Amino acid sequence: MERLVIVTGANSGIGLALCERLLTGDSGLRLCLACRNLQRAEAARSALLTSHPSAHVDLLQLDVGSVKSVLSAAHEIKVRYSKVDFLYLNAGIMPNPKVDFKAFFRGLFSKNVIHMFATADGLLTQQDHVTSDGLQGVFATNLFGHFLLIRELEPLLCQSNHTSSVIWTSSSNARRSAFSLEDIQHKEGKEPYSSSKYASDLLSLALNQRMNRQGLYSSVVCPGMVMTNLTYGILPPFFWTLIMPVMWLIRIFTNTFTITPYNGAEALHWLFLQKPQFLDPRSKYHSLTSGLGKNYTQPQKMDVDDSLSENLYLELIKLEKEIKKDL
Ligand SMILES: NC(=O)C1=CN([C@@H]2O[C@H](COP(=O)(O)OP(=O)(O)OC[C@H]3O[C@@H](n4cnc5c(N)ncnc54)[C@H](OP(=O)(O)O)[C@@H]3O)[C@@H](O)[C@H]2O)C=CC1
Ligand SMILES: CC(C)=CCC[C@@H](C)[C@H]1CC[C@H]2C3=C(CC[C@]12C)[C@@]1(C)CCC(=O)[C@@H](C)[C@@H]1CC3
Repeated sequence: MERLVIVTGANSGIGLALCERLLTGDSGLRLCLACRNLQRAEAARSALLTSHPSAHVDLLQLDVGSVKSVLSAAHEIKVRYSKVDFLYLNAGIMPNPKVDFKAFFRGLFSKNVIHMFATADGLLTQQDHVTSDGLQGVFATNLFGHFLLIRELEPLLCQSNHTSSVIWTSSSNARRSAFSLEDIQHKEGKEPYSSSKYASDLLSLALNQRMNRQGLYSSVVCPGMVMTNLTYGILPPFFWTLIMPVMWLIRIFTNTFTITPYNGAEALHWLFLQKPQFLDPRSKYHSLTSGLGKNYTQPQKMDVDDSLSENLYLELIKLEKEIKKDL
């Protein structure tokens, strides 16, 4: 039977590269590109059909940062399809990023230089915004919209004699110290991206604890440092052009510089090929590329614990109730 794969944020970067790779590897699947901008989604679909003319590629309008849009997209999915096999929660933003160059140069001459290039720990801050639902934008987009989507799609994800996978595009920039249970939306701090990605790691664990019995499995991925619209937004384009040779050089020292969206999608694609029951719910699956350009996937234990993840889940349920009451 045809397998249904939904990818959020599928019109560019890692999401689009994943779609290409999925279609190349498996002609018997149906892809659903869930994107906020239908024009960009149509362009992505055309590109995919150019390389895979007989592929089944559907479009769905979904702005994960808007509660109304998530609810109506979930309704549309339930009308169109009878089950969901893979749900890639990939859409993400890092608005108004600022690089702390002082910290960068300090890091450059310290023993933590590789770690700094792999995670950008302490290098990046962002200025967040508030959505029309009254939520912090990064939290709403990177985490809460996706959480709501899973909740709404439970009947299609959890079916008897069927396993489904939800796969979060997290990041090695996820950091426990950027997250607080008292401020899950990160209203107070300046690292909403780190916080939202750490929250997705926690939520994935909670989903596994609660939903595995019903056939739903959740995994988290870090695509590495990939040149996409997101990274091009961090520094001016001319800077990236200038330092591109340096980026390839850095790859010799750290396999986390995957650089191309194709390489970045490695772990997302690898997970598609695995039996979800055999995956480790406490590991993040990293896309890695060696100095010679060889792609591979490696699990790394996450800094997560059961009680924090369960408490986050309960906070999200509480917020879901509040938000739905006001609709
Ligand atoms: N690039 C990197 O180095 C890394 C990226 N990641 C993560 O990878 C994921 C993909 O990002 P990447 O490919 O790099 O960057 P891109 O900006 O190319 O892709 C992001 C995708 O998310 C979509 N998107 C953003 N906001 C929304 C929204 N509200 N509703 C629906 N779709 C939305 C974008 O759509 P639109 O085109 O309309 O803006 C776009 O399709 C993100 O979650 C990011 O955090 C993680 C680690 C490293
Ligand atoms: C390469 C040179 C000479 C300078 C660039 C410095 C930074 C702009 C760069 C260093 C590490 C990078 C990085 C990311 C963005 C750009 C850097 C901070 C990410 C934060 C992008 C998004 C992610 O989720 C992370 C996994 C990336 C980690 C590394």
